[in-house]
Amino acid sequence: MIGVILVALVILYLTYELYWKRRNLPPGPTPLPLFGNLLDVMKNSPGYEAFRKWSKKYGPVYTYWLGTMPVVVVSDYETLKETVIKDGDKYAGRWIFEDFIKDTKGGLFGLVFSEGDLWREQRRLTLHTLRDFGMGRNIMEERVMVEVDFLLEKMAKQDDIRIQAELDLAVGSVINGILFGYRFDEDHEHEYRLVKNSLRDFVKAGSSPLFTVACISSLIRQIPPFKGAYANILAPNDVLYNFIRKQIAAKRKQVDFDSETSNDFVESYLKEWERKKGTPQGEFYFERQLEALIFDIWTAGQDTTSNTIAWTIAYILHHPKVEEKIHEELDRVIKSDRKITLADKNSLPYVNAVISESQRLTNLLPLNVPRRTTENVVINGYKLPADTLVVPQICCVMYDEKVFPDPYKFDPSRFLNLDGSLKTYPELIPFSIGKRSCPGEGMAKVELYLFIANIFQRFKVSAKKLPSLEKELNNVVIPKTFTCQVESRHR
Ligand code: HEM
Repeated sequence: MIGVILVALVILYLTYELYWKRRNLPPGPTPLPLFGNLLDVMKNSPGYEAFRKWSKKYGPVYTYWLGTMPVVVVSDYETLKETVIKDGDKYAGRWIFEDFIKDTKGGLFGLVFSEGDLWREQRRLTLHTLRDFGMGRNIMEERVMVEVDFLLEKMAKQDDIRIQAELDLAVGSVINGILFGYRFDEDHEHEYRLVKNSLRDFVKAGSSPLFTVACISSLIRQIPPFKGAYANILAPNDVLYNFIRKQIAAKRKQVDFDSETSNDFVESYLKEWERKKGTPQGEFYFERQLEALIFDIWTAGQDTTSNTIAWTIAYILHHPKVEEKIHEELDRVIKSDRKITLADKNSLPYVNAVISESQRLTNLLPLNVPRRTTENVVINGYKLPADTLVVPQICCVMYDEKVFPDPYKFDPSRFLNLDGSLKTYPELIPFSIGKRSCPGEGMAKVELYLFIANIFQRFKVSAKKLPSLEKELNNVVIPKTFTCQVESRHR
């Protein structure tokens, strides 16, 4: 009797797992209990090939399981255009591990994981503030150039440069300057180490599949090893929030609310908060929201940008001919040893092509952040209800061999027209597309261009040992540590 009941239970369980829970979703790979398809992604680290293999098997739209959560993957540009671009608002919700966001942010606050009117208002303010830093007196360019200068001086003095550590510090200083108005100089470097180490631990803990599974259920979270995986992220989170709270408190004491201009993001935010008091949007301005917003800008802006610059240098080191061509263009167009500025950007198509190709090949987020449908939608004939998770799988678009033949090859000439001008592709979407695309795109592009152009304007860069190009599965792909050497090009 017990045997019959057991067999019936197994049949029931398998029917549920293999058929019932998947019956209304686009077909896709069979998920394992608890882990879904995460192990397949890990086996194909950093994940691109798992998604590309499934796209070939199931077409551009299919379902994969992030632990026990189904996510509908959209993996080609045409379908993304018809969905997240054309019907942007319907795809503007966010996938949320609600307990985790509440445990770390105090509520569904910030920008990355907030939704609805709060998200709309805070995103508007963020875009507006970051854009204003680029207008008139170009504060964004000024801040980046200060860090470019410090970096170049440091590089000139070292024999073996651990370039990633230097880039991390430079990019961290740009963000801190934009947010709080000061850079990590010698007096503040200890703060940077604290933030950077906590960020590293936070990202490492967040990249573990055990953590993903732990987020899904409060019950599972009580059981080792899921319990430990979840706890690992809370300590660095606290350190980061303590740093942010201290900065906001200090800023609050200095703000001149009568002055029209603001020197940094927090000052701008505090003034907007004052202006919005008593208006319907006023409810979206509060302390925990400001803290969470700063946290999101810090965490989303640091590793993304510094690692993209590091990958670009790594690819160039592997392709000395590319470096020669960069130097040839800089010598022909700039004709001197002066610093490169944003005003030169349109005159340097080859430098721009190298950056575009590096962003494409770096393909920084093998698993993009899923969105939530806010209404019923139809994707390629599949009717999906509101609250379905959908991910624009940008890594498949940027490795689509129909658009970018031989997609794993580093070839900046793809981004050049026959007349040598810069060629653009709508499929180059490292910052994603639609309503949830990256609000830091403008800032990141200024950094990528000014750091890369000025490093190669000043130096010939080489490496005694070429960097490894192996990528590990992480929130973003990070190159293994490498060192390089530089030689001044101008005496
Ligand atoms: C090379 C650098 C960067 C890359 C490749 C990048 C890429 C991305 C991607 C792919 C997303 C997810 C979009 C989606 O939902 O489909 C995103 C979101 C986001 N990024 Fe970036 N990013 C970069 C730099 C930055 C910087 C410098 C900042 C800070 C100013 C930033 C802030 C954010 C925020 C706040 C979000 C969440 C937006 C929302 O949910 O509304 N990112 N980024």
